[in-house]
Amino acid sequence: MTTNQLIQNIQKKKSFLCIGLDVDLDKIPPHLLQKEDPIFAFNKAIIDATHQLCVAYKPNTAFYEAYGLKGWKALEKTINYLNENYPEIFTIADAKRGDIGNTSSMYAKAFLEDLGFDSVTVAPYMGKDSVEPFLAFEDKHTILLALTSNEGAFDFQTKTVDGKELYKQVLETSKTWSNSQNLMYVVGATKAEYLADIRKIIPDSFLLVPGVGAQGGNLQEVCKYGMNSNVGLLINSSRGIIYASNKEDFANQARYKALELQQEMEAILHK
Ligand SMILES: O=C(O)c1cc(=O)[nH]c(=O)n1[C@@H]1O[C@H](COP(=O)(O)O)[C@@H](O)[C@H]1O
Repeated sequence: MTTNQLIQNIQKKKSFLCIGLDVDLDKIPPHLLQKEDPIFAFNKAIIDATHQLCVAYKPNTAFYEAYGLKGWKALEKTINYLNENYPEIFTIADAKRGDIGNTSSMYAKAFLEDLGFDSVTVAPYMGKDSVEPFLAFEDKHTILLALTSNEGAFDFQTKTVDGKELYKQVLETSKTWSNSQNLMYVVGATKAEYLADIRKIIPDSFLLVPGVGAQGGNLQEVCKYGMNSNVGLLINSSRGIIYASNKEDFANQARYKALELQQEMEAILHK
């Protein structure tokens, strides 16, 4: 998907919501455990109930890899279901990969070609040759970790190296890489106060912003400092939406939670 298609969909749906499909079999409604593929049954119900309210879905691959072959098959069924039924939705494989060049090429192939996701999250730590293989895919996007939502972000990302915080060096240096127009960046919603500085370095790039909901990030603050003229934000919530209920009504309850966020987004867009 091109960035323009994503922007058009945001305008049409009046939403820049991304729903995280982080499926934990201990948290899903017990009645689904009788199904042949409980993970896919859960995802399908959540997607069918919420797709009009969001522009992206983000399965975090850890929640599928944890269940071995069954989990990977459920991930494949989920992305195929999205691509076949809701092709306007932007899909993110949250896999946080990155390795030496030839290995990164294989990771890129796995998520962007074989599974057919629109984007994949990548760690910048191994540098240019570990990220460029992901950037080589046309109309696909590499979402680079810049400033993450967790406490550990302060261990390295905000440390000053050569007079500049490491996350700012990631932003600046990555702009010089081949096909850098295919880059988006992760900035945690819990770090909203950093967004004004971040926008000075990357005014036009899309940001994936997780941490609203269960991690306590504030949507209004994120938009105040992080929004650009194309919106430029994908705000993710996973547990705050998909585990709204673990009863028969789970998909409807997830829809209400997504609707709350979408309505808040629509009000912000109309300001
Ligand atoms: O790359 C991510 O999506 C990510 C980066 C980050 O800094 N913080 C963060 O929480 N995430 C992911 O975003 C999701 C957040 O989930 P909830 O806290 O349940 O909304 C999880 O899949 C995390 O792995």
